[in-house]
Amino acid sequence: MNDTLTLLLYILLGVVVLGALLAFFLRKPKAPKGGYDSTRDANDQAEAPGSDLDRPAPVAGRLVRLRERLARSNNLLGKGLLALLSRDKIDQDVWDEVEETLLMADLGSGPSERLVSALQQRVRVEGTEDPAKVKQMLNEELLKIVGPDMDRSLKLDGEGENPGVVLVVGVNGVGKTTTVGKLARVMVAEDKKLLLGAADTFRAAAADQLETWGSRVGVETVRSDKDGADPASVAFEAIKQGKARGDIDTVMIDTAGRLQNKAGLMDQLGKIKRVVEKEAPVTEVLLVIDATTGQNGMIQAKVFAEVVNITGIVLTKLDGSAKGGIVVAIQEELGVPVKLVGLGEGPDDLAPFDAQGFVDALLD
Ligand SMILES: Nc1nc2c(ncn2[C@@H]2O[C@H](COP(=O)(O)OP(=O)(O)OP(=O)(O)O)[C@@H](O)[C@H]2O)c(=O)[nH]1
Repeated sequence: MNDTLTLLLYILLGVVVLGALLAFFLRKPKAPKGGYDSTRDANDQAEAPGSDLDRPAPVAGRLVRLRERLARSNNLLGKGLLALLSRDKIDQDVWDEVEETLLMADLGSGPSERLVSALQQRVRVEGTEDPAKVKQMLNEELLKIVGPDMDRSLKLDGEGENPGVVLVVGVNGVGKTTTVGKLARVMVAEDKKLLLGAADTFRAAAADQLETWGSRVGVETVRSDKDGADPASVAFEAIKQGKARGDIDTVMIDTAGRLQNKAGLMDQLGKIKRVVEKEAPVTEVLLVIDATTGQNGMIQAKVFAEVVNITGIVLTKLDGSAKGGIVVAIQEELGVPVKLVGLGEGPDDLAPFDAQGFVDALLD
């Protein structure tokens, strides 16, 4: 009887000790003194990036700004022509002056002659010299030679797994790096995912400049750590990374088109294109030309066109030029459309070109 009681006491003691142990190990963790600082764990990510990025201005309607920029300049194609055609009598002397003005505005001799003879004929046939009507005729005839039907769309997308590849070429100082930066903003405004490649390795600061443009809108730049690295290898690396990411629509490459001589340029750009195309086809080659350089710009354009297959022209600094005729002359000479125009130094001063918008900006 005594033995049974002792056994029961031991069992009871065992249950109590086991219960106490369980209670100790299963207790809730205590909050630190003063509570938690925030609901975020220490290893949680900080605010998602993006809050301090620039929001590029909408792209549609940017060409309208050309009108206000030109209003400040001595716009030959617009103000100059309209003044001549508003004279009381439009005789042969006036037509000669019109043609001279067109030539001075860099329109080129072929287009200038065509425009004058088309206008002359209409004024004769329609039998009117009323300035408002002549202005309307000028608008229509100028539009025809600027080319309202040219395909000015940018080929930014690749096929299948490949991103689109845009090469931006042109001599130094024309506004090439700035254009790549502005165009990156245009693409971001249109919800494209892109990557930049800093293949302008001649000027040490060019890669920094490009990286700054990109980082303002959350776009990464592939660059080399070494000054003077092989531009083709930087371009290749950018395309490779763009492909590997899987979500990149377009890789845009800024090149250094030093125009010491044609053979050197051909070597450099030819190599970039060859090497890049081992990874993905180039979808767009944009030649950047400074509108204020006139004939010099034309000569550069021809050299580049002989070296690479240009698919579009970007005409920069149109805001500072009284000679918008270069748009027509370059298209005529190269058979390639002007796709974008630079309208100033502001980050969103790059506009898709359209013929009617351009003519309206000139003549209003
Ligand atoms: N007014 C005006 N200035 C422009 C325009 N586009 C570029 N610029 C200016 O032109 C200058 C040269 O631009 P960059 O982009 O450095 O020229 P770049 O051709 O890239 O020169 P590298 O990088 O040496 O090849 C800068 O001061 C730009 O702000 C434009 O459309 N209008």
